[in-house]
Amino acid sequence: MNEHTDNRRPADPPRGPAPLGVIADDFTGATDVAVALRRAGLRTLLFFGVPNGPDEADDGAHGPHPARLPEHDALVIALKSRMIPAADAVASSTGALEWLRGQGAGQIYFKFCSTFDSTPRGNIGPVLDRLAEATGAGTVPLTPSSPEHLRTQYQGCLFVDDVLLGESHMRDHPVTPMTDSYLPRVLRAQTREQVTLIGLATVRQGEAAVRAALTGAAARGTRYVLADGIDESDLRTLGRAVLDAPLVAGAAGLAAGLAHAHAEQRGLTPDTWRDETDPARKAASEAPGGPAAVLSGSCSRRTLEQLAALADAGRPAYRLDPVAAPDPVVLADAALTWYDTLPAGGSAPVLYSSATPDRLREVQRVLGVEQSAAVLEEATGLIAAGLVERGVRRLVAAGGETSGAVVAALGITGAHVGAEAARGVPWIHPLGDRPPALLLKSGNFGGSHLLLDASASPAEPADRT
Ligand SMILES: Nc1ncnc2c1ncn2[C@@H]1O[C@H](COP(=O)(O)OP(=O)(O)O)[C@@H](O)[C@H]1O
Ligand SMILES: O=C(O)[C@@H](O)C(=O)COP(=O)(O)O
Repeated sequence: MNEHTDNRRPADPPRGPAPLGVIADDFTGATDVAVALRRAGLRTLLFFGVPNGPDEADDGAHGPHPARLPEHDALVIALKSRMIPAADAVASSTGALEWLRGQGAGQIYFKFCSTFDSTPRGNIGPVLDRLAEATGAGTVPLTPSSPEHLRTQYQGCLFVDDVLLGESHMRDHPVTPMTDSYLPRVLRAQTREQVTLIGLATVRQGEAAVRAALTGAAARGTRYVLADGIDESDLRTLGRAVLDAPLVAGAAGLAAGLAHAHAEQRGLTPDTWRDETDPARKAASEAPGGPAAVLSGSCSRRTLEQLAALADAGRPAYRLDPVAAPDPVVLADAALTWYDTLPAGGSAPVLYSSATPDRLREVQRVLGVEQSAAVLEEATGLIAAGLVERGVRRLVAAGGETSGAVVAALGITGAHVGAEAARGVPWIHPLGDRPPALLLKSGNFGGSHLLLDASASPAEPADRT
């Protein structure tokens, strides 16, 4: 049974408006979108993986019963579907959709990365095709624009900070290198459906103009409409315009715009849901403590800067080398043996496989892209479990796939969304018997001292982000 369950079953359960159901294609993305929804005032429940069976939140005897979950306005399911074969991503997304519908979800939001991480084989296109068919969505509005993370879309081109996607560090991503910045072309390579744009000029004309553009696209049989957006007000306009769409997709930016529209409609503000007895409120306000460790498999430029800050601070560091030992168990055993040599009560160590583009290419040349990622992710999961057995209470994981491996290895199925260590990077308080607090850090997020500060002991200076 999932512990988001509220066993105090009311005789005549009150039912609010249908909750928003979110399917996120990776775990860091799920925490990013969950905290964006909560910031807008939606009571948000987060699940890792599709809860078991038709309704894991039930006692199994009475069939699915939405009233068994604590009151909520949004349900987020984190999948690890970004980099797996497209058919598997479609299957797991379909499972998530079915579960969300079983919980009464109305609108569905598919959360993908703000850097549109995908390959010509998918997985954004194939997953959207399936979700559109299953939800009966004629036209699907979408955008990766997420101005709070400095991702903007203009004339269909995606910018990361101040450069085009294809010229950003995303060119060197280990599994989903992004070399084309023009998103209609990127998406067209992944679907047979028609793709069109809503330009910034239309968005700036307001909600009615966006609705008219969507209606026009539907009349022409165009399935996907990529919307430009370069600041929060564009995303708010888009959010209001797509409030009634069965299926919407994008990063945390459009999710936040949509969440504000839902909150307005429901009369919610960020404070209305917070009552003293709500465990989510407690989680949202408390920074976790206890022995910490950092696990990093992200090779993103920002993560490499954050690791350099740990090195500069003299943190103990252990590098996982999959070429020297391409066996996850051997790699994990050696790492844990190293950990056991550290002085008790010392500063938090970092165990990492993160590598510069040159080093990464060398590993991938020897082991292959998929094999190297699989070995490292399994090893990282084993290390996470070993660290928790050794008393680690705060685990900071850098990288979306890496975070997925850590959460899966710890058997975590759901969590309260806690305080944000950086924008879009909340602490996660898993459900269960004394689990560690987790910070699942997206490769590209946070200031250069985020890993250092999040894993600092109370005696160490913090707040340098
Ligand atoms: N040294 C390495 N060689 C090959 N692959 C690596 C190496 N280090 C990490 N990886 C893999 O690269 C991928 C990084 O993805 P992820 O964890 O999602 O980070 P990000 O959030 O930066 O995209 C993971 O699959 C990870 O296992
Ligand atoms: O939208 C985003 O950028 C993030 O929410 C996200 O999905 C991050 O993925 P990783 O960079 O793979 O951690």
